[in-house]
Amino acid sequence: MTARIIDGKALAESIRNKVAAEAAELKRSHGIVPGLAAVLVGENPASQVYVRNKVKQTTEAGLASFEHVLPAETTQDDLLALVRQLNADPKVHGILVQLPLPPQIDPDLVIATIDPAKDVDGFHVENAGRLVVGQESLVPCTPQGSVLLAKTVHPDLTGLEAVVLGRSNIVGKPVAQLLIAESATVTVAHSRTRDLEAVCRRADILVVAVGRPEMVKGSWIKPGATVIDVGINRVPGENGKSRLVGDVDFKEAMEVAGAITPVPGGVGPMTIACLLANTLKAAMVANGLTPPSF
Ligand SMILES: Nc1nc2c(c(=O)[nH]1)N[C@@H](CN(C=O)c1ccc(C(=O)N[C@@H](CCC(=O)O)C(=O)O)cc1)CN2
Ligand SMILES: [Mg+2]
Repeated sequence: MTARIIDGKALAESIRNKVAAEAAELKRSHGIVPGLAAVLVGENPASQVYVRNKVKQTTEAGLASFEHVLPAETTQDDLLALVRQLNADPKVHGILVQLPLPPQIDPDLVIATIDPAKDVDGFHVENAGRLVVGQESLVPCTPQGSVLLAKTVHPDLTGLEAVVLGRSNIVGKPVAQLLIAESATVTVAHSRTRDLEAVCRRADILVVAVGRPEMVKGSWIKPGATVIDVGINRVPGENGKSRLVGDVDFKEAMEVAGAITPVPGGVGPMTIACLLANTLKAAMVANGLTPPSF
């Protein structure tokens, strides 16, 4: 068997196109331009690339972009002051502070300071709590993208066995909540899970977010399963160059799975597309309008 490759780039592009069309209509009908503030502290090269891509895709979708680049030695107080300023700015509907942050800054405190209505990363405890109890919220982008990709294979997830490998606050836990909301039967597995391979082999939908290059082997996958690989790991490649791999051994998984997301080109592009969708949603909700679903 050779798995179908789930095209995250294509789905991300269609979401961005829908955001752009909805934003154009919002501007025409109400004169509102959704605004996204992106805050980068320090010079982490990967973070610089992600923020650059966020700014580019924000403007390409016709949204307003406000970029704030701060030096690595920025104090926590100065960053919190900027967040409060953005909270108060009516042109800013969404705020994201790129992670990771330098060690002198407590990310939990920064996230807690963002107005939950502008928390387009969906990391604030108010949004996390709303997701758990099934109330309307801003949903974290990578989890949202992961579930949208799974739904391209299984439009109805009702009753399917889903295993989420990884229990982080920003991916594993919210993915599990979204899958529960879709009526899947969800198991959250992690490094302490007994007989991890056998647990993974139960899954019709296997979502892997552990941050360990190619940890999940073909033998861990149920034949025909849908595999969503959230990992993005840079490993040494040929000729001294590096290459990106996921948390799943793609070559082995291709032989067993029914469908799989590639790395790159799977979940990654969905993260920024869902960020734009959340910014549109935040702007519409702030103005008493009903946002579209994606
Ligand atoms: N405030 C946030 N910080 C971080 C988040 C986040 O959602 N909010 N997620 C990651 C980084 N990230 C977005 O910020 C992100 C990661 C990867 C991609 C992506 O498109 N990846 C490509 C490959 C890119 C490459 O060549 O390196 C892919 O998978 O195809 C987009 C966004 C941590 N921080
Ligand atoms: Mg873990």
